Amino acid sequence: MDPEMDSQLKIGFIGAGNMAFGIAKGILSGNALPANIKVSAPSSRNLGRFQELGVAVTHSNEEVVSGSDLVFVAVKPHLVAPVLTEISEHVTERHIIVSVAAGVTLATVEELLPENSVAIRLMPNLPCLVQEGALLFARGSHAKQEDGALLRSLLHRCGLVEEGPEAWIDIHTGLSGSGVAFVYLFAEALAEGAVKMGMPSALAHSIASQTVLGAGKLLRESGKHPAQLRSEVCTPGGTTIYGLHTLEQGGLRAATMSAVESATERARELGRK
Ligand SMILES: NC(=O)C1=CN([C@@H]2O[C@H](COP(=O)(O)OP(=O)(O)OC[C@H]3O[C@@H](n4cnc5c(N)ncnc54)[C@H](OP(=O)(O)O)[C@@H]3O)[C@@H](O)[C@H]2O)C=CC1
Ligand SMILES: O=C(O)[C@@H]1CCC=N1
Repeated sequence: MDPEMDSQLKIGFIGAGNMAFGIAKGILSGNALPANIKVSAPSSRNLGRFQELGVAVTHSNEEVVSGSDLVFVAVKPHLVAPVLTEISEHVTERHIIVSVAAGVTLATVEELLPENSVAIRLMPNLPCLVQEGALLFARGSHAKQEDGALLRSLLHRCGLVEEGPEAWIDIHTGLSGSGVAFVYLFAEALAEGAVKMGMPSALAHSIASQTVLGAGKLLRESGKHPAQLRSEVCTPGGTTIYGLHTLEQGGLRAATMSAVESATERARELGRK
């Protein structure tokens, strides 16, 4: 989509929580204008930060739908059905409805909207806030390639945006939607290890976050397999291989694989409700 269109598109958010805010911030770092965005939530507690971005806010979901071309549904998964039921009569063929709710399937979304509605399922993650998100979307049965292209263009400043089959969305939820929290746990544990060895906490946390950032950036920019980079850090008989041995004994690799598996299974379970 050309930048001109990008800046004219009317964008709505139903739900003003952490993920809506992350996507809105990412979008606003591109061509979208705050004046073209409207957000709704039942209470005012999360609306102030949107207002600070210059975004219009309301308590009416209907108002968001009526004034938008593309609407992100960013409420908790169990609220998607009541919210879609509420807005359904205001959804027309001009709308693209993008659900970001974990687990909720395109079949469920399409069932709750008027026939032939354009629906897209998107799984973002919180680093959209700093334009380093990892986002995967799947198009519904009436969403055309150009609808996907429009969404991709809108989100391009949020981070990596990929399209795939719907079956991958739950996996991406475990890998990346939830995966960021797994990385935070690791970062916290790194810092706590340093505190245990006598480093002041603030310095340990600052170095742990820079370590995670640097490792991630090098991994992405080098294009190397993580095992290759890991071997480049390991001096034979040196410190790293001793630490890695301890992590393997503690089952970090298996625990991490199981964490992605459990989160994926949970997303699938949410989708069955
Ligand atoms: N957080 C994350 O990292 C990720 C979340 N997601 C998905 O995003 C969705 C939102 O999650 P998250 O942002 O964390 O949740 P939050 O709890 O932070 O936000 C939920 C928002 O929904 C609003 N809300 C509640 N009921 C309604 C309603 N009837 N109509 C309109 N808005 C309503 C809440 O209003 P109020 O402000 O009044 O409380 C709140 O603003 C979930 O489905 C989750 O699966 C996906 C990927 C990552
Ligand atoms: O925990 C959750 O259910 C949501 C989806 C992925 C990240 N947060």
